[in-house]
Amino acid sequence: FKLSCNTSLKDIPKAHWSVSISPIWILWIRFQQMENATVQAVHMKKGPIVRLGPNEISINSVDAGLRTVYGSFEKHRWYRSFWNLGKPNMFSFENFQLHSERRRVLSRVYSKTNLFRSPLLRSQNQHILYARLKNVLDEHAEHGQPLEMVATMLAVTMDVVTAFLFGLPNSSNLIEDLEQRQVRLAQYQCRSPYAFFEQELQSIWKLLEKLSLVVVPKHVRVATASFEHWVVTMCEGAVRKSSHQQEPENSAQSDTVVELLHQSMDQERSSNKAEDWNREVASEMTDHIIAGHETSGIALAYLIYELSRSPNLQARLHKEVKALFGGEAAEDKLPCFSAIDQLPFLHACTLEILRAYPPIVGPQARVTPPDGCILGGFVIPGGVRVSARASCLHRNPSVYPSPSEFRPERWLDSKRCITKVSEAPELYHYWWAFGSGGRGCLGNHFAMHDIKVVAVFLYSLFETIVVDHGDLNQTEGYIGAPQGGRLLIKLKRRNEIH
Ligand code: HEM
Repeated sequence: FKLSCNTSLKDIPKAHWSVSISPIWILWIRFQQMENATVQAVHMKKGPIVRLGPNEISINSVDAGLRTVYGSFEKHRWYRSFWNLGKPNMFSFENFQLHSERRRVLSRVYSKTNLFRSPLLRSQNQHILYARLKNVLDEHAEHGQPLEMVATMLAVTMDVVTAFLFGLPNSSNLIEDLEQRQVRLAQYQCRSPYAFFEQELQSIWKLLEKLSLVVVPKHVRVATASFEHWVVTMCEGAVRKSSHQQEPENSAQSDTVVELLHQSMDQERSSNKAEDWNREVASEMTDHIIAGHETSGIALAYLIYELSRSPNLQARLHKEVKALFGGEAAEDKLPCFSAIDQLPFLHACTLEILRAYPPIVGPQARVTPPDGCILGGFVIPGGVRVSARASCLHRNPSVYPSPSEFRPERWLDSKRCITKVSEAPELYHYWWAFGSGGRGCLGNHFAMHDIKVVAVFLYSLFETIVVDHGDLNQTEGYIGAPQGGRLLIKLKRRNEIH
């Protein structure tokens, strides 16, 4: 239908007196990295739909139209900053058709059925956890030396995701290679202070670039190019390897994600120059690496923190995990993936950590359709930037009492985990860690599995205790990492496991 009446944003409660005439207020808030907390406070005071700028609104309720916005609205141009190697990818496609073709191909690979049946993923997880991580943890436990868990978890998730994308022989080993870890994580992280200019001031940014006026320092450009080159090398290794390199254990499924993408796009490749196509594949893979390592790594670091400071919760998880091993040694074999997935307390802890500390904490920007729409009872014109944030939705005290506390019990009903949305609709409708709709997270099953499998491994073998940490409040941008970036954990072996 067409909303032909005079639509305008003037009736929507304003976040600041200036927002109807200028975007300066919201730009300034974003520049200072105060957006999520500020917008949440505004919602608490002024309701579920608020105006942030002349052409921008924020929504914070399912009833204000969350499903409408994320059901079909297109992504805002803000996502252009996620191009890699000068090429777009699924995450940054604004074009509906390009996006849906790519999503169709990749959804199969990341489906729960495929992941749980994949002998390749199983052997990779097994190798990364028991042949790499266990040595590092054992050594720290033996010498009573605390281990810094933020970088360690980012290393684990990087190794897991690159192994899945490129095969273990072509992937990273940031768990053991500390020098590589430092280099790669720094190359990736040094970009974030400059994201504001590229995302929010695109026209000025382009003009400055045309005039060769540099906003991003040379060392950051060099670091980005080096990170991208690293991904290209892994892509090439994976495509070359196919027949002669072997995964550590017998692997029936031999295709890595990068190979599947190449195969699926043969037709497209014939109309594209091969070099262009290779860059597009590398752009897609860079995005999965970024999406796949940082988010899950952050979630794991927070999970370890919360369980380490709550011995009761940790003991409960240990008990549940121990039973999963059925009296067998927890030393060297991962239990079946679907059994891990069905552990009620672990599931509750995973949902709750992603609620209390959503790794994608910031606004997921969309644009209202050309004919406008109705949101929260307001008639909204076309072309308006509209966003919701997990950080705000997850802090609704009427849905999640004491929202800032980590309370896995809220997902449990006596001993069972509430997994059916119909049993607790509000709890699930407001849980938005992976976004929703056609542009919601592609890797959600992979991420849930990644977090759970690492937790099962860790809490079957070790007890964790907090020694020290930096500021653990989440950063206020799009990704919410621990601000201080430091979590020192003491590890103790649980020799009584079986
Ligand atoms: C705890 C871990 C993760 C969280 C919390 C998370 C969260 C999200 C969210 C909220 C979105 C929507 C973002 C937006 O529209 O602004 C998204 C999209 C996406 N995620 Fe994840 N993600 C996680 C892990 C992963 C992993 C492991 C992968 C793949 C390896 C992945 C790949 C993607 C991709 C490709 C998209 C874009 C989907 C599209 O545009 O159709 N994510 N993720």
